[in-house]
Amino acid sequence: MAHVIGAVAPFPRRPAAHSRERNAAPAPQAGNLPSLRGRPLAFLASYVRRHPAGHLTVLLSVIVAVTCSVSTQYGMKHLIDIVAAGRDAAGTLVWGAFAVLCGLVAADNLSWRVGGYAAHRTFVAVTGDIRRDLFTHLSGHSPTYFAERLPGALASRVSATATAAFTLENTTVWNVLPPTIAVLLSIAFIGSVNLQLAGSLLAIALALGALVFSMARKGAGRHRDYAEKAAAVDGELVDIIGNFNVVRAFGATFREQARLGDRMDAEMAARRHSLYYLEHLRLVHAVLTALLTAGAVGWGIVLWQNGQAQVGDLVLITSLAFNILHGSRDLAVALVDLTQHVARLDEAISTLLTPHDLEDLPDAADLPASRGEVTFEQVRFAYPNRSAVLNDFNLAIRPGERVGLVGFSGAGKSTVLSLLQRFFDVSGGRVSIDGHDIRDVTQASLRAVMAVVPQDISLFHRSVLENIRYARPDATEAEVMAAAEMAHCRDFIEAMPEGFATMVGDRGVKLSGGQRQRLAIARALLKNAPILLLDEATSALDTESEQAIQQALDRLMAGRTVIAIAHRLSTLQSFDRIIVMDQGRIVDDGAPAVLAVRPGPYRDLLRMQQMAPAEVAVAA
Ligand SMILES: Nc1ncnc2c1ncn2[C@@H]1O[C@H](COP(=O)(O)OP(=O)(O)OP(=O)(O)O)[C@@H](O)[C@H]1O
Repeated sequence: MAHVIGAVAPFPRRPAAHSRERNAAPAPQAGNLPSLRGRPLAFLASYVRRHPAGHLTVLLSVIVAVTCSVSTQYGMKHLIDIVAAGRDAAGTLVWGAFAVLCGLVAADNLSWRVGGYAAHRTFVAVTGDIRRDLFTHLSGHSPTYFAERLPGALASRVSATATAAFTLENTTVWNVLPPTIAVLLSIAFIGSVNLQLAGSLLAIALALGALVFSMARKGAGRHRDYAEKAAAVDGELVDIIGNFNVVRAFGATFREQARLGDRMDAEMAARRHSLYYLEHLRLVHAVLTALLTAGAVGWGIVLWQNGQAQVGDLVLITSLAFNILHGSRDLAVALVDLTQHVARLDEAISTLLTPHDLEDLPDAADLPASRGEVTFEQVRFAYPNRSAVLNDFNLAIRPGERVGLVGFSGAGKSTVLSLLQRFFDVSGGRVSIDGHDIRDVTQASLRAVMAVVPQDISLFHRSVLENIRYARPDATEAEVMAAAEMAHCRDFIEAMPEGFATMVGDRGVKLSGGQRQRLAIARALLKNAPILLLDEATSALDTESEQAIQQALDRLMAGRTVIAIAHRLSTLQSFDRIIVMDQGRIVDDGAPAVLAVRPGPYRDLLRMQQMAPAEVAVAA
């Protein structure tokens, strides 16, 4: 076992763990995300600015492509005018006009492709940035934030934000910009024939745009409502799938189908409302643009009849009028789609970008290598919208002391551990480690001095090796094996089909409760932190493995400050001190052997567990 102890070295611990975490801290760009909450376009613009060259290339390519495309019609008019002048007059000019036309067609097609490649590269990079930043921001939220929201709904909003941004960029570049430029250029070319006609068309097109835009804005509420309902359905789905065992155990499959069916009906109704509104908008626009085009062509014919326009001019006006009709119809469709995606983006970021409850102070320093002294002074704490859990709570734990926290359910034991890890901020008093208020140090350095073996062991759907190594990603395989051996899990791991490479299933479902707990102990061993928090660490173990685990825990606890919550008092017999809590207060405090024989809450608890005080005293 010597190599084992050597592999999981006692103090001083390596500072690498929290410096690594610090490296993974929010990127500077992600830092100001909450200020963009409720401003979807500013949010998107901040990502556009991160890739200026890519976006500029796309923009220029589209402008060149559309200009060439519209100019093709002018080139056509030019060719017709030359041809119409007769063979003699045209001479070699006709080939010049032909060359210009071919050049325009080639430039038009080539520019689209350049824009296409640049857009794929740039827009995909934006979606990556968005997902990364949102995840970074999400990971800084407090447990309260997650307690109030469904994980599936959050995950779906991260994807929805990236998808909405991707669609917005694509729609803008391929569906908004080209028709806008085409309409404006078409009007400009018509201006070369008749300024009055061009001016009227411009005024009508602008009025039309304003009308469509204001109508589109009015529909934003419907699109947002749909986005909210879609995220809620995703959240419910993940919640139900994650709890399928419970659903089956309670024969609730039909109930859940009906419940989800209701939510989906509501979502579909919201989606229909959102889409119908878009269709109304398109209808209004279609009627108006048809009238506009007919008016422009009619005007062209009148000009030709009056001898104010040539045949080529009439061809130009007619083809440009259709350009305007199609262009502004495409523009309207794209604009109304845009409003839908902007609403989705807005909904998603307003949930995800709420400011963090718990931020490091700007001048927060790293907690120095800890001796493991823990102090709660006059601590007051209440969960949001709940009455106080702790009131003037005082507790001083010396470095290396082993303290057992016991008491009835709901007494506040887990809350004490949560406050020490700064999952919540105290509302009064202070919690300190080695005299440092934990609010003054970085959260990464604070969590680096603690190893936790929780009651509900969370494992990732990854291999056993990766799950144990999670505590210290730079640990060698030998160190992981050694920790596994110390936690008495090597035998069962090696008996599994793929040994340490075995996947543990969603949240570790392929393992027994005791096996999960032993893996968590191995993880804590590997972390090798000076403060150890045990929350019912032996609750799921059978009697046989309990002995072995007790030995492993004893090794794990050696030289560390330990705070352990336990319902079975027998597991705390070797501890230095027992704290009995009741309704957020300490009602008994002392060595187990002393408390066991002294009349008081601890002895009462012992009796309730039918354990003779003498037995405890002897064991201690
Ligand atoms: N996230 C939370 N939000 C709101 N209230 C909470 C939350 N967590 C715990 N509580 C409440 O705080 C009180 C103390 O809970 P806590 O989990 O600290 O007790 P405990 O002594 O650890 O109980 P147990 O032994 O059953 O785990 C309880 O009334 C509980 O309902």
